[in-house]
Amino acid sequence: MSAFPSQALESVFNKFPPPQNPNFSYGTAGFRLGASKLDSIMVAVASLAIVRSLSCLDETSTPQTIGIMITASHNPPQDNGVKIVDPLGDMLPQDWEPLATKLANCATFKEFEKIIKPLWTKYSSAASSKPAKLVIGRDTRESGPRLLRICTELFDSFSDKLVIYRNFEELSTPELHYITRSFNDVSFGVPSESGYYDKLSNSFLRILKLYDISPDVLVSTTVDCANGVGADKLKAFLETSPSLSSKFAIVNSDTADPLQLNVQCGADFVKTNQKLPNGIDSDLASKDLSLCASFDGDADRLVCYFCDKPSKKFILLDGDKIAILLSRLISTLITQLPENNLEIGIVQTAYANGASTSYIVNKLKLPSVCAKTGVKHLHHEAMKFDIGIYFEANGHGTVLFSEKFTAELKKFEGHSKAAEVLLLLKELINQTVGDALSDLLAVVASLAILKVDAAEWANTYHDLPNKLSKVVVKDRNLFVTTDAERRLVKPPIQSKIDDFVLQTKQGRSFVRPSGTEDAVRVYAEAETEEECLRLAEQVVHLVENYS
Ligand SMILES: CC(=O)N[C@H]1[C@@H](OP(=O)(O)O)O[C@H](CO)[C@@H](O)[C@@H]1O
Ligand SMILES: [Mg+2]
Repeated sequence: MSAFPSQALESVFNKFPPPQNPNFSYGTAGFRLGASKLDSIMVAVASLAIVRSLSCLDETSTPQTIGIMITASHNPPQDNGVKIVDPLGDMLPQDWEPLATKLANCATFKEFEKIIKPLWTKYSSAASSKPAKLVIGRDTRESGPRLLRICTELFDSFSDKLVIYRNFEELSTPELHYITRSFNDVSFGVPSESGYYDKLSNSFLRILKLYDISPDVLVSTTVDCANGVGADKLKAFLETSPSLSSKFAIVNSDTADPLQLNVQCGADFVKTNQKLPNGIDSDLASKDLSLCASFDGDADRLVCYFCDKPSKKFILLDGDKIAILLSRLISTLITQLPENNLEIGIVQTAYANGASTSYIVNKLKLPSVCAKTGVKHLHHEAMKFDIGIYFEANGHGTVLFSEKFTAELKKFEGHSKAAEVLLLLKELINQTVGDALSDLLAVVASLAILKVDAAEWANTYHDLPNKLSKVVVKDRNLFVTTDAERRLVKPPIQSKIDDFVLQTKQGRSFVRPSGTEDAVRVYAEAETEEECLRLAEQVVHLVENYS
């Protein structure tokens, strides 16, 4: 058995020492904070990723490939973050998160070794000392290359072949998830960026062909890429799919200036401020037969929007609207199958607009589940359905198709167009994680197939006025929630919130601690703008008085 590489690890650990009293936490999005504080965390994450790979053996007892993604998504340019991706492209299991936190909080190598060595030795022995396998990528942030090099320096420091890794440098988050899975599951795709682009464009163009839709008649889409990695990747995708290039115009694609990332643009800016990003004016946004879209900084979120022509009013098509559009297409296709007993379900969070949930339950008559915030929670719930559609209101989501779905539909292949399209949707829509590019293509295809334009899509239902506020408190851990984060257990202010809600027409409000920022979030919605603002103010006040 190969020995635990104590010396090599110790020397890299000491080169990037943790702060005096580290207090990091592997949260909803892995570790995410100011980039200058991440060096020691990279050592902890890279080491844990090795152990995770050694612990995930395939049927030949060979370690499976684990992903490491360096990104802070929609956060400001000076932040960065890192997360571990499991063999099937899903997130690190929750029961491993405390281990990541513990490792990151070791102040000395002695403490670090005490935790990592027994695990490394145990799993390495089960893997008959075969090397761990890793893939690594980063977004366009200035700190990305430096943080990535800390990982590769660690891997390269082992004299034995303890780790085999592939460094992809710049990737979008969904690409990294796709590539990780493809290394472990050849049927999923070719583990490269070109494999990813081919999978998307082939499935998209084949769907259009089944309906005799020429790419020329698709809605013309202007895509705000947040000056992030999505810009480079969308350009590369369009280069490999020339028949689509005239239908997508890219704005906010300045990745050369890292300080522009997410500034006045991107999915989070558009959703939070409910207004157009830099680079798209209301004339452009109100052009006939067109649509606007925004990716976030690592291209795993999508929101769409346009401006109403006469009034120039901004109209947002957020994650809720995307979920409903895709559900409409999928439900329609399911009803066209000769027979089936497939269960479709939609998973949202408490942030979903109440009008969208009513539409799902009352009009689409589909089961609706409310999960805790954070895609890992939604993903988990969506897996319980044969077709699980999940989206956070902020545009992060996807559609998961189960093995039962594939088995059932294969029966109809060759004699049911609907079955063929559904199977192609499984190829088009990223099965590992939310994916702005793949979701955008699915949206554009849905609009063409359903013969719906952006205005008609927006009119499916009307959002209740809503407001999301952030309250900075002394200790957000004092706020404890239950019922998928819709009710507070502590501090004792829930009954007061209930009273305010009861006094508000169609009122709804909840308070939860953020998993990614040192703050508490307050959400409020109501029948009118005025009532919504009043409810938000009342609840924010309550929270402020308790902190
Ligand atoms: C209200 C909101 O948008 N919350 C976001 C935000 O989580 P918080 O736990 O609310 O900070 O970041 C998460 C990671 O990107 C994302 O999954 C989630 O939807
Ligand atoms: Mg993101």
